[in-house]
Amino acid sequence: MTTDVRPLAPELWDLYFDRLARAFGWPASAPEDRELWRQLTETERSLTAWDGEELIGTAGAFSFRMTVPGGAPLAVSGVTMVSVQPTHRRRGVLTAMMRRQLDDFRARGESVAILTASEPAIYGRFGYGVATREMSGTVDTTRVSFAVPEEGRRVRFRLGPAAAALDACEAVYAQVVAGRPGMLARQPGWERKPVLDPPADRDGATELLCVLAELDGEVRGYARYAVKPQRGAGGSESVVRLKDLEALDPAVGAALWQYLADIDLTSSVAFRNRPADDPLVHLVSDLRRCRLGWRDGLHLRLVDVGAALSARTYTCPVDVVLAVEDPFCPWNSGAWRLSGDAEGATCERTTAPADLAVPVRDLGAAYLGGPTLRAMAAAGTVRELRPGALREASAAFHGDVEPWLPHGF
Ligand SMILES: CC(=O)SCCNC(=O)CCNC(=O)[C@H](O)C(C)(C)COP(=O)(O)OP(=O)(O)OC[C@H]1O[C@@H](n2cnc3c(N)ncnc32)[C@H](O)[C@@H]1OP(=O)(O)O
Repeated sequence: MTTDVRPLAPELWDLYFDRLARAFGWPASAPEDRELWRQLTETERSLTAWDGEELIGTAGAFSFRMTVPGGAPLAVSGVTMVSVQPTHRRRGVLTAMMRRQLDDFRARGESVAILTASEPAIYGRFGYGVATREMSGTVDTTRVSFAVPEEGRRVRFRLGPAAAALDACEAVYAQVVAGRPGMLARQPGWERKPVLDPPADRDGATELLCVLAELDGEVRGYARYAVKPQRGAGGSESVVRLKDLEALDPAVGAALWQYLADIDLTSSVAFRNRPADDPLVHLVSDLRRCRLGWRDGLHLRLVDVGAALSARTYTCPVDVVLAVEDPFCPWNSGAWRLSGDAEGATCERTTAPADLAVPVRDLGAAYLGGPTLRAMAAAGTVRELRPGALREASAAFHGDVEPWLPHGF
């Protein structure tokens, strides 16, 4: 079979979205959901794959700006809406679309591509590494208390529908983005995604609520949540489903957790995506009753190794030659000399002997300062070629803030 990959014609958007939904096995989308995706789609960056007259594959990309360690927000490609029809799977259609996408990203001068995966096993072969983790958990709030600092007792709360508090939340969010690698500056329209709350998707829970946390009259944090009644549990076992929580001060964050734990007639707070270094783990009286788990978050690929590694800073001085292995994007393969520190960096081609051999996938995983090169060396994928180079590079790449993205796309 020959696969014809071409850009999405704008008038075919409904077909594109219907084929995507069918490949994912989604039930019919709520109209507001569909409209939002229509508006967010960057048609000129969306690809379609065809078998003759039949649309058999979809793959989109968003133009995001992502926080990277120490650097200015970086223009990145956000890969999305990837699907192949069940009739045409395992014949290389995805591979053809990935090939075209990465060539396009390179031509656009975007040095990094990111995605959140439906299944983590799909994207490693295309050079994506797992750069962030998402922490999930269910806190037994009948047994767990929170250590709220004194200042947190001055926090005042205001509660209402999430959509009504959007502007206040966005003002807080905008201040949080720069402090954590992996976060995306909000593009127009994206602020509506976290408050999209079609009744059909509530699964028996309340509407999405937002509690604003004010300190000295100023909104300094928020939590968006719904309450899911537990049927037949005597009326006091409902679950607080936390969607997101952001705070500009430690005391405000702690006060928000305590607020969630104290909601009457509920006995737990459940969340699916918090950073792995969430202060929660230091606030709770009993970590074992939080039932924490982790999963892969952002998958990241270096499209242009030299430009990407020059665009971030490094925790300590580093001067190493990396032998990059990248069979899918061979323009990255070969030796690169990375010199940098906390002020900036350069990464250029070199003929010098290599200090470390690194698959591009591992370089992507380490890029935001989360997983360490040392851990990957322990797994045997990164190889030290000059004694001492691993310690130097691993310490330089690693950051003191866990990279994280609070939402999918
Ligand atoms: C960013 C996002 O949008 S993530 C969303 C991804 N989409 C989905 O999960 C929707 C449902 N699934 C699908 O649409 C398809 O099965 C896809 C897109 C995952 C794969 O498409 P295909 O055209 O079948 O992939 P293709 O034939 O190019 O396979 C390439 C390789 O990936 C492997 N692969 C494909 N899908 C998977 C998977 N789900 N898990 C593990 N490996 C996979 C194939 O076995 C193949 O390996 P090989 O080269 O060693 O033989």
